[in-house]
Amino acid sequence: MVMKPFAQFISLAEAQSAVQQVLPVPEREWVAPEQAYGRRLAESLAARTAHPSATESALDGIAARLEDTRMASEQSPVTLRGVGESRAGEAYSGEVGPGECVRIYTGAPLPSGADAICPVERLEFGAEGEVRLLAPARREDVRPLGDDFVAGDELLPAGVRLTPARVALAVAGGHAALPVRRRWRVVLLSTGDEVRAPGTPLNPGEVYDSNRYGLRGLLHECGAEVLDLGHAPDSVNDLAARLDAAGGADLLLTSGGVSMGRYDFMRDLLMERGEVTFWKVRLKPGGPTLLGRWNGLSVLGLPGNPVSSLVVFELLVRPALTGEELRTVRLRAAAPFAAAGDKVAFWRGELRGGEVAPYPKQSSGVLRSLSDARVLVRVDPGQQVQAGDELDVLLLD
Ligand SMILES: Nc1nc2c(c(=O)[nH]1)N[C@H]1C(S)=C(S)[C@@H](COP(=O)(O)OP(=O)(O)OC[C@H]3O[C@@H](n4cnc5c(N)ncnc54)[C@H](O)[C@@H]3O)O[C@H]1N2
Ligand code: MOO
Repeated sequence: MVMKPFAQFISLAEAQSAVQQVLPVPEREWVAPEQAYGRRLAESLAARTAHPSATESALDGIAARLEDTRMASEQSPVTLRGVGESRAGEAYSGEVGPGECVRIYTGAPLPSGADAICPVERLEFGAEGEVRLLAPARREDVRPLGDDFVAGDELLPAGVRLTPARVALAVAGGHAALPVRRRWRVVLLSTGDEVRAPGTPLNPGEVYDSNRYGLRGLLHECGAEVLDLGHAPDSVNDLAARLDAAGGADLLLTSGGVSMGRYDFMRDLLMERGEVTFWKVRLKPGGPTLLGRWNGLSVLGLPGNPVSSLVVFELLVRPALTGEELRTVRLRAAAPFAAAGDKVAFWRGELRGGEVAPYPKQSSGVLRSLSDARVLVRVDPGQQVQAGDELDVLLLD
């Protein structure tokens, strides 16, 4: 049979852009604020109202005319006449005249005539509404109308992740429904005859399906809707049937069966009966990663090695799902890092007092070092990293 041509040994940037093209910006849907946590905003959000909605007091105390209170001190208090009260939700409707004051509470509208606040800790209340000020009132304790924002101000740009503070901001700005990007629907499938469900008896050579649980969690973190297709044995026909069942999803993520082995059936299936966009990336770990299509469904074949599958997710899938760049910082190396031939390497790193050192075991089968590592250290082909050199470091959490 004649195989269609596909890209091989591509760069990390090329692989990232190919995966990104599979997941363009999704449609918009509206959700209530309590459904919006962790979602991505589909369009920028403007305030519908001002916050605060009136000029108000920042403290519990009295509102007065600053002029009248300037000379107040503990030794020589200034006495004002209390003429009423302004509560949050129930403003004082009159005017505060010279020598007068109004009891006021945090968030209550400042009555007209008053321009400053004296807190209750600096007051003494006498008979018949007399109020003695032991310190001058302060303009700084007045919160001007719209101090936070006014109607029409942009509150949030399109694409941001809705943290609790951002949801609170949107509600403060008058929104009862938020436009968010539809969740990506991602189907997950592990492959391999040796792969077993958690907790079942294990024969030598068999392995628990840890990749599925790592990948599921990563998809969850990225806000994707996960459809778990379980586990497929090493059989092209079985795999084909499962891939058929994944129609309607935005992406199918598989683990295993993409390298050079005789039983690497994911690779065979897509090459012989589907389409391959690229196979093999100049990357370590994650070299054998494959992107293809099956009846219109995009399929990203992650390598089966436990570290490789999770690292490739971080590098290719997370940015495409979230629309965010990789989170990198510059750190100094505490020890030398090796390059990986013509591949760009992402080594698991250990933080040591603000510097980063390689974990001793970097094999793609050693999951413990990935579980410990909070960072991945990027080393480009030919880069000779010595202790003290600055490095690009990818943050994992
Ligand atoms: N001759 C060559 N052999 C290999 C090459 C190569 O270039 N030439 N590449 C190596 C690299 S790099 C990787 S990565 C692996 C990728 O292999 P596959 O994607 O084909 O994965 P499998 O062979 O199916 O499994 C590899 C390894 O991972 C374990 N595994 C598989 N699935 C799971 C799972 N769901 N949970 C946990 N562990 C899993 C599996 O038991 C194997 O130990 O190929 C190298 N070989
Ligand atoms: O690239 Mo493989 O992913 O090192 O083990």
